[in-house]
Amino acid sequence: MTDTLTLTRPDDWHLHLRDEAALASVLPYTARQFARAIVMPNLRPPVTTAAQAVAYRERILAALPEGSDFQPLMTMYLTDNTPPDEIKRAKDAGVVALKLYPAGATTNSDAGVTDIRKTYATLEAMQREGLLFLVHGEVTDADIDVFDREAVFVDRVMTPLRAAMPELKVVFEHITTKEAAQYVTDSDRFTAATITPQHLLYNRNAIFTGGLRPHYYCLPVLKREEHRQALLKAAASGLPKFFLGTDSAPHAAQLKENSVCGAGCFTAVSALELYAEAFEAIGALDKLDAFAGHHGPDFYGLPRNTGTVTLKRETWTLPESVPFGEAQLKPLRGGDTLNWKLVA
Ligand SMILES: NC(=O)N[C@@H](CC(=O)O)C(=O)O
Ligand SMILES: [Zn+2]
Ligand SMILES: [Zn+2]
Repeated sequence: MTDTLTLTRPDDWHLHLRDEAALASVLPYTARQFARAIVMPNLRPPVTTAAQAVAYRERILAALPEGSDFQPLMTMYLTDNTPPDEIKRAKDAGVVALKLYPAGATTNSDAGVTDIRKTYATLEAMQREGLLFLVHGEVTDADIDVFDREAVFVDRVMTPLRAAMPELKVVFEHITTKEAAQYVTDSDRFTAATITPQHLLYNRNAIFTGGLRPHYYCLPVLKREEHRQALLKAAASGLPKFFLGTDSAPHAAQLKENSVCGAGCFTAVSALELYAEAFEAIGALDKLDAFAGHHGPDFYGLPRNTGTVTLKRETWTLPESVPFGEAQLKPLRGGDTLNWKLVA
């Protein structure tokens, strides 16, 4: 049995850092675990211009703990009206990707895209400039069952999008279904996907075990066991198309434990530990290094990190809650014992 796990210093390819006091509260957890992270733009108001992305990057850098070399990789929020000429400015500003939030699909998506065809001129500019397109892959039609929204998105949006924009690099974010895993597996080298720890560790029963458990509620929502199995298989396949993206999405505990619970699981405190648990459960610890440290930078066309991090087999208790500005934040699995611990 392996007791020490040495990994290439990893990156988080899908992360929510929020802003202001919340940002200052959560950023140190990610900066300790990861060298870089793709920072999601769904602030209020959203980060829709290159200038806003640059300003947000400055706020993140200013909030970093002393001595941290963590590097935020910035994204912009695509709207129906993002002008194609904003893409050149984005590229010059170091923005690496734009994010698709179908209007109404998830947290802070009201300004999102109402019909993807409205954005095709801008997507063409991204294809030309080499910016990536990150996709929250769920349709929002009221007549589509919540559990089917991702599978329907594959047919209605992904397939036509790929045909229209074949050389745009697309990341199907936080995939949750066997349909999405299959779609990405079968696609060419321009399509990849991130997978969260919660979708590898839990099926939808976790939301209902002994009562309604808001901290297990995120979007896309946890699915049936057969889908979790398909995601595990994809993550451990060794295919370069699948890589780590926590989707750590902090919401104040009082807003999770509320009559209307915001969608998002906060996993930044123990992200690598949770992934290690998931990979170990299927005997695939040897596949974690490439999933966490190689496939992401390779797809983004960025250098892999030098240096390593070490996880040790050691039981420890995840804090039940941590400060979040003036509020409290409850990590997924808070109060539980974990068997891996990031030590350096
Ligand atoms: N995943 C979530 O459930 N929530 C995310 C938004 C998102 O990534 O869809 C958030 O910003 O809270
Ligand atoms: Zn999302
Ligand atoms: Zn997200």
